[in-house]
Amino acid sequence: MPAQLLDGNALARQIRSELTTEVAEFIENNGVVPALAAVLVGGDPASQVYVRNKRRDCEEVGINSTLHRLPETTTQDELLNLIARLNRDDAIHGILVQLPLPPQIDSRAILEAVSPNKDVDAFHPENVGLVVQGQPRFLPCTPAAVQQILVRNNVSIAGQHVVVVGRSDIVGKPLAIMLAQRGPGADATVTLCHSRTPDLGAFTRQADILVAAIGKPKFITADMIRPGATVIDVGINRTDAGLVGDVDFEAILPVASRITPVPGGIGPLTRVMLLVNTLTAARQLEM
Ligand SMILES: Nc1nc(=O)c2c([nH]1)NC[C@@H]1CN(c3ccc(C(=O)N[C@@H](CCC(=O)O)C(=O)O)cc3)C=[N+]21
Ligand SMILES: [Mg+2]
Repeated sequence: MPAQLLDGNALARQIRSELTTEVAEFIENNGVVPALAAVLVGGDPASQVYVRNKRRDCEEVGINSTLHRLPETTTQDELLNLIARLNRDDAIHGILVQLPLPPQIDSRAILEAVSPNKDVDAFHPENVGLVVQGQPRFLPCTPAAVQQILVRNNVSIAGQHVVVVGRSDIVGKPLAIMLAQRGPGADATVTLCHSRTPDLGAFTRQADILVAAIGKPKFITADMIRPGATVIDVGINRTDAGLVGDVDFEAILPVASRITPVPGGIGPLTRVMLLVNTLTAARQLEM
């Protein structure tokens, strides 16, 4: 039997419909519409697509979204000024500064300038620290998407061996910490592998749940999968053949028990987590 598809589009649709109700209730109780400000510097085509989809998602659930487009030549001070204005704006609950930023801008300084209370990406050091301590204000969107696709498909996590490949600050590192945390949707035994891990396959073949977050098309091959494993593909690689994940989907399909597709897997759910965090931010700021 081929692996079961873990359908991120369907789950994203379901969670958006739950959020539509919650947002309407929030508006009724508070007389305020949750609002997300996205900041896009320069014209990276992938970022344009992402921001466009995100705005459509906001509209669907009743969240206000504003887009601040700045030229590729924007200076660090200009961007810091915009962030300071958005931090002070009581009508804005969430702020997202789309990455990557142009080279003249120090990304770290920008992420630290976003008010931690409006930091719906959970990139600010205070929010990273709270996640590590198991007291999250916001969960980082892609790691939260991975956790939710497992939980909502009744894939057991507690006591399972999760092998995460990729140690980025945005995905691999926080995900490893979240799944090793005490409590529901977690309690996993986690191995965090990366580009300097020797004999990667020896680790991945031990995984009950394998998460690929490397950023290299079809990097994870069928021989690296334990038969019956659950495979979560976080990769979004734009190739001549279209969008391709970090796993060799076709070859792994007959080996795994469950697998996420690309597109239609973790990507749309990542966007939903941004909506969840924006509503959380609005609740925390308005109550
Ligand atoms: N501050 C910041 N926060 C981010 O969360 C962030 C970012 N910067 N910079 C770029 C990356 C990338 N990212 C994606 C999210 C969803 C899809 C997504 O929805 N993908 C669709 C396909 C979309 C398409 O067709 O291009 C899918 O997988 O089905 C893709 C990429 C968020 N990122
Ligand atoms: Mg990503």
